[in-house]
Amino acid sequence: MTEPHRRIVVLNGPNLNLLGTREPELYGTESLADVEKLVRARADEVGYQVDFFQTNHEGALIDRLHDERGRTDGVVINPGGLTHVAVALRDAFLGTQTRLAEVHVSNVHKREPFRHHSYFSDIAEAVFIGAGIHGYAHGFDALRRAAEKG
Ligand SMILES: O=C1C[C@@](O)(C(=O)O)C[C@@H](O)[C@@H]1O
Repeated sequence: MTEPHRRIVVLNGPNLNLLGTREPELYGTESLADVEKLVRARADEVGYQVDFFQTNHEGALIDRLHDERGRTDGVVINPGGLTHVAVALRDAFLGTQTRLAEVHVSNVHKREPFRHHSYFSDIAEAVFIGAGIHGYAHGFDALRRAAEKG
């Protein structure tokens, strides 16, 4: 069994910097700072390091995955609207062999049909949809458990 790095990265894609003020009827009123607080508290409990990054640019997410190659137990990602279109970001997960947990704050399956397909779900360790910001903590735990199983 390979030893876990005890480090997980949380990535957020386009428009998630607006979480808390953006369409609150869909996404609630909790912000990305609340996400960070929630996941950091969980990481502290179990003795893991966690790092956060948000960008509105697909290429910046791809660059970050390349930089993280071999340095993390996995990536919790909410790709935002990239979920439904981003072949290159999917390829970056496959190319760097990075384990991922996919998160959506809203229940995308209750929404427009174009949100029902994800380029990430079939390559994810776990998918958390419609659980609000708690999905990020669940994603963290799913990756941690997977890392500790080896
Ligand atoms: O930006 C987002 C946020 C989202 O990923 C969510 O967290 O529910 C759902 C996506 O369809 C949307 O484009």
